[in-house]
Amino acid sequence: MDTRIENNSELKYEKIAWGTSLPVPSVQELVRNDAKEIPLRYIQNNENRPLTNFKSSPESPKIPVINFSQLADGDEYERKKLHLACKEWGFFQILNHGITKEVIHKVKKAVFGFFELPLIEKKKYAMEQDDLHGYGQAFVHSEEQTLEWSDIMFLIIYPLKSRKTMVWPELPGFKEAVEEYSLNMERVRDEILGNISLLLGLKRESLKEMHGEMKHAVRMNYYPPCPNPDLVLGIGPHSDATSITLLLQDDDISGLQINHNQKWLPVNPIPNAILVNVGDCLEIWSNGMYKSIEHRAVTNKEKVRISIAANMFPADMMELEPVETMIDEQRPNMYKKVKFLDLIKYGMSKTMDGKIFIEYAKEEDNQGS
Ligand SMILES: O=C(O)CCC(=O)C(=O)O
Ligand SMILES: [Fe+2]
Repeated sequence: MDTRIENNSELKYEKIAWGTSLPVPSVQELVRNDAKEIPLRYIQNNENRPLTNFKSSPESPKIPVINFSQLADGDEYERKKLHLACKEWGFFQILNHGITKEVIHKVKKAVFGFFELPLIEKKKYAMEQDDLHGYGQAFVHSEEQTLEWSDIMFLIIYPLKSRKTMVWPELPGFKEAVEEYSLNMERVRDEILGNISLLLGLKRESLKEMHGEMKHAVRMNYYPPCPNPDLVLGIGPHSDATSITLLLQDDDISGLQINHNQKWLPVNPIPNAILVNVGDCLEIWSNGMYKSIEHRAVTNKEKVRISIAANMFPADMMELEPVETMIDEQRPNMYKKVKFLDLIKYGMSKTMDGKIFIEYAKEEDNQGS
């Protein structure tokens, strides 16, 4: 008997009304079938091709590291570091976050376990064309578009009513591992949002409240090895349409690059650190003091890389605009008031490229939409 049909409450979920994405082949499957040639659809234009032989040197600037436990203890110096990290980098790593190695290990194992399934099994959890929950790829709108060298699994974790349980893999321990990890992410998120609220001259709870009923989604990225990593991108340049994103990456395989001072800078992983980045919503709320920074992921010839991004979004109907404490004569309001749903729909209808979501909040004539 199919319990999902028996139990009606399990079938209830909210479709993600953000947009659609065309189904594409699994890149992992291409590699499994030993593709020696990269299909044309994945080959980037010359100007977008990564320089994968670029190695950071000891002199390369390093993204800031925040000591989470000190921040949580109210340490003013650490909060100031957080301010500088958000302002000058849009990215920072956090250590001493209190998430155990076991929790991190379990969630990585669960994600690997899912992607290692045979394709036919994974397809049970495939994204439907008009809905973004599940296994597939996002932002694909045409047959001509250059595709990314990755497969993804996108799940809404909270609120529970937005969960589409039918696309949650029925693998032993998967749900428990993802939930346990996600609860930890919420604790870390709340502390960071609380501190950023204070930095913006607001009450500790303000930013959280400005999300309305916050959505917490997880995007699991799987980047198979690529026979010619110089020609493809695992994920193209983009900023996240989130308030903040908390990213867990492989301990010893780098791939993420951020656009720092107009240069692509690799982010070398620190084992068990959580990487946090400012998303477009926080850029708007802070009136551009904190900017969402473009980033991308490159691939390599030898190893699979995974990353797990906890994406925090405001509720669809929330109106976003800079907070009053961030507007004055020196810093006039730089963004239009936009409904989150309109901003994300606009971005999702485009090919993911650069800061498409923010474009919408800066456009002159978006008010009527
Ligand atoms: O894999 C990575 O390091 C980056 C992933 C990412 O940018 C995303 O999921 O938005
Ligand atoms: Fe991202």
